Amino acid sequence: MVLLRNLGLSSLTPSVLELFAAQGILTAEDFVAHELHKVSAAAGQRSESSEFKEAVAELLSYLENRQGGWCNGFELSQKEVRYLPLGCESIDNLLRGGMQEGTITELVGVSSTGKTQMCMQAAAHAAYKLRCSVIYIDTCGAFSAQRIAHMLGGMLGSLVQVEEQRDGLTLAMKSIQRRAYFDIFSVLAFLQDLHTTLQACAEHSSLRLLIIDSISSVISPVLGGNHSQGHALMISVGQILKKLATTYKLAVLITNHTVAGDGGQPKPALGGSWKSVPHTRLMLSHDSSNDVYTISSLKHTSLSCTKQAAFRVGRAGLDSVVGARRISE
Ligand SMILES: Nc1ncnc2c1ncn2[C@@H]1O[C@H](COP(=O)(O)OP(=O)(O)OP(=O)(O)O)[C@@H](O)[C@H]1O
Repeated sequence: MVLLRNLGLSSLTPSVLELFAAQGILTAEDFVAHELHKVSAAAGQRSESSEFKEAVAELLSYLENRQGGWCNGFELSQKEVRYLPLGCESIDNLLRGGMQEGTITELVGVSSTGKTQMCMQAAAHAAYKLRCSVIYIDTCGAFSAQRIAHMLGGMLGSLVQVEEQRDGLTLAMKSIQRRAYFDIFSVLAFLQDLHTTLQACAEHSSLRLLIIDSISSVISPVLGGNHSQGHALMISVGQILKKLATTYKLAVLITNHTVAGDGGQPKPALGGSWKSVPHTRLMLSHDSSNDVYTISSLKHTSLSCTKQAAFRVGRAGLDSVVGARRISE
């Protein structure tokens, strides 16, 4: 709860604050919850009405800057939704085009279900096919430049000239910036620095994809036990990731491990507080009998939870498995 008088806005003079208080508005939350036309009508009958209007305008612009802008339904419907494909047909079809820019996509799965392979595939495809920059935060040492090079090799195969292939590979590899951080403090500090950097030069930045593999490796160790600040740190990471995604229209891809849920079934780790952070949650599994990986939606704004896609992990990246079993359309 932020008291209006503590916001430090010049237009919130004692008489204006008194006017707000008379309407039961003491905090920024009270202001947002009240119907503006009723408050303005009440203020219009007072001598300070012009002072009051100025305060309302300043307050609205303050809140807009802090909250990322107000949007009505019409404006929202006009906004173009952009997707960042992963370059694996079955997964891109499942996601209606790929990872949605401006949102956080979380891959959940037990060990060896293809989370890291999917992250590297997304990085290689974004860097080469979409010619954009990628930041890859590696918290468990799973990133492999050689593996990315193999994946790029598969994508470059269509280029006839050897020099063209070499230049394409070099350019794409240079567009993927890998950072290795093994604790939550370093990750948080890096994300905050990234926010500051983008604030200064977002329009010149070609960054479209931010990957963290894995987020749970750095959060889990600070939850519970002697770490009284662990929960707050987790929330801070979630907030900065959301801010980066929405403000700079980044596709944010993170991975999370699983814990045993009801009946021993795997469920996403990090608990209920983290659940609201990713906009999309995808569960991965692996069938070792036919070496097929399956991906299904646990949470998506416009996708049925019963849809699935299948793929195989090959030398040159992820290959679609066509005709995968679908529980229901
Ligand atoms: N070059 C490759 N060719 C074919 N399969 C590969 C290749 N590299 C890795 N794999 C397979 O991909 C599978 C998935 O590995 P991946 O590292 O993506 O799992 P993960 O879900 O990230 O696991 P963890 O949670 O333990 O990090 C592995 O079982 C491995 O057999």
